[in-house]
Amino acid sequence: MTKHQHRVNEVYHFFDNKDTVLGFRKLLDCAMDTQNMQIYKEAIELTDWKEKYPTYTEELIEKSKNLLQKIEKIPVHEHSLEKSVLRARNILKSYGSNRFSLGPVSVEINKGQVYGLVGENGNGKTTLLRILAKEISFNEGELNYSFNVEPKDEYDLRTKLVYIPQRTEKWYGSLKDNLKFVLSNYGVKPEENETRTLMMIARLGLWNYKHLKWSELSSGYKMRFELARTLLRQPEILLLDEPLANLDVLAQQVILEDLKSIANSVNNPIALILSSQQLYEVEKVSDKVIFLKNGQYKDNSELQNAENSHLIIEIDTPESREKLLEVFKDFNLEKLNFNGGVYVAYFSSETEFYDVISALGNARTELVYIRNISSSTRRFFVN
Ligand SMILES: Nc1ncnc2c1ncn2[C@@H]1O[C@H](COP(=O)(O)OP(=O)(O)OP(=O)(O)O)[C@@H](O)[C@H]1O
Repeated sequence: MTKHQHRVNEVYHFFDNKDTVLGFRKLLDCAMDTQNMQIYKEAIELTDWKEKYPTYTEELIEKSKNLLQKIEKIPVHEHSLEKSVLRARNILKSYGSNRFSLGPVSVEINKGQVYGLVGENGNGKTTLLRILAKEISFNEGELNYSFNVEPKDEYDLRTKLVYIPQRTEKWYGSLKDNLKFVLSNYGVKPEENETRTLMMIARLGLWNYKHLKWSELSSGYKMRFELARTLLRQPEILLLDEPLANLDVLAQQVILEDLKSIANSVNNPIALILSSQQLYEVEKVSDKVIFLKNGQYKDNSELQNAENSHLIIEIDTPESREKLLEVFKDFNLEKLNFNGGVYVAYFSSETEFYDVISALGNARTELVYIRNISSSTRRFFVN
């Protein structure tokens, strides 16, 4: 089965289960993969209809499946994902009087992959992203890219390698006009420009905001606009600095799911690295999680090593340490740390998470939250 067919089947599955919210966004992804302007127009029309009649679920499912039948007949060129598009080896960077130094950092990423970059404030995330984006220099190491076609000049490079900072600049006029301006700079003809722009607006959930100005958009929608503007240029590497900042939890999950899906495009996959403070949300969509502490690099691949096979559990409870120690007395508990707010319990590797949960339940322990963080980068934060 081709990847296109696979993505199409996934969308059928969503609609068969009446799960239209994520299903519709994935339908638009499949539509975009066709690069077929007729399909784009139908997808745009359907988006407009959906926004006008938000409660007509049955009709939406039927119309979406009809469109999907047309989409699946269109052959989609599958981009090879084998080669890495960015390779950084032993990058070292220090600022001026050596107050802060980053590295050595080695990273390699292929198109279609998503990497999360996490760490506390001031640990070098922005610095690393800007180095990878060629926005700032580094002192030692090697940085190589292999784009589809070697960039002709700086402008061309900036199309393929895009960094979106945390705070973006103000723009004037309507959201839609600004997006159309991007494509007109690339010489796209007016009719195609309108279609591609509206398709991107639909895909990024900006349909009801397309006539608004910068000052009328919330920060979450400003970020969506920046993404739309960038994606119209079809980048190969996308580096996002804190795209989840200022978003509520639901909006964070939605944008991450969108980013993952967009990065996984069949004919135009993107290598995506995003920094964030939202560790758990980012972990869910990331192929690799990079953790920076005082500029030092770690990633979650080392959590799979045998010597790291402890069971580590984060527990938020109003109960006392004594009560927890009593509950865990028959387990091989190595240590129980209190991090101000939550406990972190370290058990030997043969302990099972479900047994610990049962013991807590049997002792009628009041629990606010419990999470197995054994293979989460969260371990690096709590250690
Ligand atoms: N241009 C600069 N000159 C000197 N020091 C800098 C410069 N930019 C950043 N730093 C220092 O480098 C360190 C890392 O900063 P950086 O912005 O990369 O961290 P970060 O992890 O992105 O932080 P945050 O999450 O707060 O954005 C900080 O100590 C910062 O003060």
